[in-house]
Amino acid sequence: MTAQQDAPVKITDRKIAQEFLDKYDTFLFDCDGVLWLGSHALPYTLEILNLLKQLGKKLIFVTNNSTKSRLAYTKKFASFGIDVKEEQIFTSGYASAVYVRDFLKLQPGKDKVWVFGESGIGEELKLMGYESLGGTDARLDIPFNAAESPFLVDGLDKDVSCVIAGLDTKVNYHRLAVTLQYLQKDSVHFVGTNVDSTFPQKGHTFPGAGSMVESLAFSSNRRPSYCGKPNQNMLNSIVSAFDLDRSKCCMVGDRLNTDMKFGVEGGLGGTLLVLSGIETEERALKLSPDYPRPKFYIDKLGDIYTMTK
Ligand SMILES: O=C(O)COP(=O)(O)O
Ligand SMILES: [Mg+2]
Repeated sequence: MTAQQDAPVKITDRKIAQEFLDKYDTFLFDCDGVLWLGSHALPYTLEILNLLKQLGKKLIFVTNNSTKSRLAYTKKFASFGIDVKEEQIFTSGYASAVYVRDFLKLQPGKDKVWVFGESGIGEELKLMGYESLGGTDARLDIPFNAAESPFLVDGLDKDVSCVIAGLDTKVNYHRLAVTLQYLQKDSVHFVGTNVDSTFPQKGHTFPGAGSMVESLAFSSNRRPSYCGKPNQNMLNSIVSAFDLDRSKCCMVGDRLNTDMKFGVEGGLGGTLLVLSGIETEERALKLSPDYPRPKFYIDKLGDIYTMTK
């Protein structure tokens, strides 16, 4: 039986919270559902991050949210009063761009990428020298008409050799229809940023990237290569970038099949599930073939701050 098959420990008091903090020197934080819900920071997010910094812990942020680039995330952190450097942030949009560069080995200046998603994907591609099409192009906001869509009447771009699909809050038939045209070409690679079926916001759970990527997978009858958590390529690049000792790292997240799986499959020393986003206590405790159980769980991250104060 692995450690994660043991019953998860709920952090309920100062003593357990202190023991938890002492075990790890690096914390990998998921963002949506852990630090904030949309533009609302969860209680004591700033305080707990500052406390960890004071304790000399290394903080790394690993989000499956591809809507913003790493640079844009530094601004979001700053808006909450949190100073985070671009190097500390990993997004599924960035992981997808790394996959295009290092695994698919697409050539900047020659190969182009069709994006179904928001600005966080195209901006990361641009930094690596790739031209992207689609994405936030305002012409995709126009209701679809096959006879008038410039993306169809001008013909598909022959240099597009990859589709990257992620969360798009402007999802519409025009975007789905044109993306499918590219996916119908066997020579075009199909990359999905992340598999998350849902997306936690304040007071609501909305459709996540996976719901959109799987719609494209269904219509094209193809499977995407998903690059975000729990894909271990993302963790491997983080571990080597910071030269981390996995046994001293703890993954903190709000979803079992992405965040907890990422940490457990990556052999990290610990996993902490917070119940402020997607999951419930009942699911955290249940044994399932689909996802591992966390080592620790807590109602919300900020409780560690209030318990140890
Ligand atoms: O955008 C998502 O689907 C989830 O993002 P997260 O990994 O920060 O929770
Ligand atoms: Mg999350």
